[in-house]
Amino acid sequence: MSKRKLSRQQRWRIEKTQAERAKRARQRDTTDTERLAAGEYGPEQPGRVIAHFGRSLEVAPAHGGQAVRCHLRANLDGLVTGDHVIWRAGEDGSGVVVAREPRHSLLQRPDPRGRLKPVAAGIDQILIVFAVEPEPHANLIDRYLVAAEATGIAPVLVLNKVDLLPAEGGELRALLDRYAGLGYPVITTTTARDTGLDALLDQLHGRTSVFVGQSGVGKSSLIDRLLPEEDLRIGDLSTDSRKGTHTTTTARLYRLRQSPAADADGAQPEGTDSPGELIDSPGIREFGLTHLSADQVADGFIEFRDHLGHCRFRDCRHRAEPGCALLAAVESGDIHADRFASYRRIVDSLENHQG
Ligand SMILES: Nc1nc2c(ncn2[C@@H]2O[C@H](COP(=O)(O)OP(=O)(O)OP(=O)(O)O)[C@@H](O)[C@H]2O)c(=O)[nH]1
Ligand SMILES: [Zn+2]
Repeated sequence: MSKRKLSRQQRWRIEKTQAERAKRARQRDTTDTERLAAGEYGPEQPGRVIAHFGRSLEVAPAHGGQAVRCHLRANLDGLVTGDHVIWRAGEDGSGVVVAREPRHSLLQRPDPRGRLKPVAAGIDQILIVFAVEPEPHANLIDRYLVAAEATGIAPVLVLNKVDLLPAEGGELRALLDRYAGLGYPVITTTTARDTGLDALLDQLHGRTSVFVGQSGVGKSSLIDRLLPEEDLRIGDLSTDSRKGTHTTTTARLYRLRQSPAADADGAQPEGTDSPGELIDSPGIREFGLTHLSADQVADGFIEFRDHLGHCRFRDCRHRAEPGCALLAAVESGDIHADRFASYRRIVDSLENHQG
């Protein structure tokens, strides 16, 4: 058999598979349409994707109650955990998702080929966790901040293990003050004591959050404290996927436990005032270490923004050029020298990477 013939045969086989796949999708859509028309599904209602497995999703009804295993209409692709959707309940306890609401935020990561893939949606804030130990490097915090700024999702700094903070703790406190001075919320926590998570619960209240940060800073310990008892009791499956020992890397959405204040009378007011949600996966935890462009880096240092575009040369690289607005701002103290050094290091690491 000639090579050519073989490849034609292969092509034919591929086309045949594609045709069959399209036919199956059409059939699926037709049966959906028929079943929808026949009234086998209940009325449309809002919900949220809390996990996804291929073409099937777990959807939590917006008005509370058990999550429902749903399939998708064939014309709906690329839904991710955290998406707000419209769905209809079936008679057999499953459901169908019929539409996706517009996204206000999307977290993406490059796949092995470098193409950006959505990972999770509907996130309000990125909690960057660092700890007294392992000792935080300002440069690493800046990397996470820049990555967060590039998504447009608000970052929050969480310093964990404050039980290990020496009484003076001078340097670390100065570092925190600097970030607070830039306008970032800064929260200090410890999981070593029962009290002290209130500030964190307040920050999480009514929002959807993700936790990112270096290994060993205490993300799992914090998350375990934040989830309600019944989530912990799910046991192996959810604990495994939270800890990353599970092979699946898809994200999962968890409802947080109520803060003690809201818990006083046992009930949470209806609607927007939810205790908040958390989306977690091993891929999200490593989020800050993804690739960035040089422009994203400069723009991710929020105090640079007022100065960017004011350099004498349009293509200024902010190194030693005359009339550089950033260097002038460092000189005058508007930009902290450490932050500028951090910016340089991140840009240099990109250039070494590409060169
Ligand atoms: N002293 C102290 N230790 C803590 C605190 N929080 C967590 N730890 C400990 O720090 C270690 C790492 O905690 P983990 O929760 O596994 O850290 P992680 O960020 O989830 O790490 P990865 O799973 O590798 O991403 C564990 O031995 C925890 O017991 C804290 O507030 N104080
Ligand atoms: Zn410049």
